[in-house]
Amino acid sequence: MNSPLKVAVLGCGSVGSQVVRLLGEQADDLAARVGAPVELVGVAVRRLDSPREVEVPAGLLTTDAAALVARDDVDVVIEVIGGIEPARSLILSALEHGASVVTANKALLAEDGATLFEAAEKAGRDLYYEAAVAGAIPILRPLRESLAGDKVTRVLGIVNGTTNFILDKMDTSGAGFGDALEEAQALGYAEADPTADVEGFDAAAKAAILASLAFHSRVTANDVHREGITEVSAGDVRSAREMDSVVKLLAIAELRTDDNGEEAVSVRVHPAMIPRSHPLASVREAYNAVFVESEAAGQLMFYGPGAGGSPTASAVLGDLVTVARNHRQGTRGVGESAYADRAVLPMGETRTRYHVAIDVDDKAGVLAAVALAFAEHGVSIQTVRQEGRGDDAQLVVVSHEATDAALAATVDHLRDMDIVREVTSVMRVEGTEE
Ligand SMILES: NC(=O)C1=CN([C@@H]2O[C@H](COP(=O)(O)OP(=O)(O)OC[C@H]3O[C@@H](n4cnc5c(N)ncnc54)[C@H](OP(=O)(O)O)[C@@H]3O)[C@@H](O)[C@H]2O)C=CC1
Ligand SMILES: N[C@@H](CC=O)C(=O)O
Repeated sequence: MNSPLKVAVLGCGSVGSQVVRLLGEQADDLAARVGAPVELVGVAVRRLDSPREVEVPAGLLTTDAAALVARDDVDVVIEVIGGIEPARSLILSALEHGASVVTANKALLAEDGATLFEAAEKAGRDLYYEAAVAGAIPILRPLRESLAGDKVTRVLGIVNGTTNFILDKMDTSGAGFGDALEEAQALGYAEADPTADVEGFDAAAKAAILASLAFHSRVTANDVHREGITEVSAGDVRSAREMDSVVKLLAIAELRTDDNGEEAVSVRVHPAMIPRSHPLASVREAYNAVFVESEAAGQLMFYGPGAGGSPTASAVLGDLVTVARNHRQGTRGVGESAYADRAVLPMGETRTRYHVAIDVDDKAGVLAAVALAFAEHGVSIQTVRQEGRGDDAQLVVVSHEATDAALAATVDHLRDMDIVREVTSVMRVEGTEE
């Protein structure tokens, strides 16, 4: 047998604990696949006395992550701490000291991936990160490798398990936002700071990574239009149900043409109503699904567990085996594409349909006045219905496709109208226009 491949794990929380467990339980299989035993040589944590879901072999726990990654004998470092620092410095140090790196850290990759990729290139080492997007679902490797000969035009999906879990509970069991979030946290789906999930930062980071690989462009988290689910009310979920739809937090990345006829990229994350007949509507709990549309292949769908320690550890170990094989053979895997210089389109130019709920005075001519306001901004109405009477009168409008800028102007206009008491909900609508 070849000499052992030495692995250090940074972080032993939801994901790290499952990585450590699987490294122990699957040691024989991993050795057979890699062609050498995989030896865990250290596990860095913040506090030695934090409760753990796994028993870490004696003597391996340390709070000195910097010393662990600087060891000359470590071949692969698995970073599952999360966040920007110290994760970035630790990864850079690991590469400088000759280790390859596997990480699940989408926040860091989407903020400063370029620095990490350049460091890996300079060091001649691998940097793999399949677990950073959509948990266990193999999606980054298909984009980077399998579809490298095709032209991807659109990526659309549910890429955050926590928010999908919350929206699903609100829809199916009428659970409140707070209770559903607590359950998602207890199940290990949420980020250390769940604001990252519910405000859409996590999905935006994943959207940036997907867009970068799909369009061979450099897209960062800052380029992504982001809206989370904190503004989604029980009323919105009910409204969606009445339209035989559900509310989902979607990540959408598109290759478009700008005003100068140049290819440009549009990337956004926001809640949207989708018809129950749409395949994404049946994505329940913390599952994720990603549609990829490309010129030659057509439409592909990737589906599976999008969060949680064990599913994510599966993706981490998949990368570990690849990196370990490369290491043994003295080669590197596929690096990042040469980047095309594509502009990122502003959200105002994005075209979608909208669902708008408006509390109005219940008097003659209201409907015509509201319809006129939409028309003045070039937003054409697909359906409109009145709900309630008297003080409860509400108009529910679904528009045809319009630009975000036109819709924003329409909503401002509505808010200025005397007959409008309140615009209670504005939500995008995705899926087939009927
Ligand atoms: N949870 C999930 O479903 C998924 C998570 N990810 C990503 O995986 C990564 C880890 O997530 P998750 O396991 O949920 O996070 P947790 O918060 O559960 O675990 C973080 C771990 O990092 C350790 N840690 C924190 N700061 C330091 C530090 N300065 N030095 C050393 N160790 C430190 C903590 O130590 P201690 O235990 O002592 O507190 C803990 O063990 C993140 O990048 C996340 O985005 C990706 C896909 C899915
Ligand atoms: N917090 C994330 C974890 C996986 O990436 C999520 O809920 O999807």
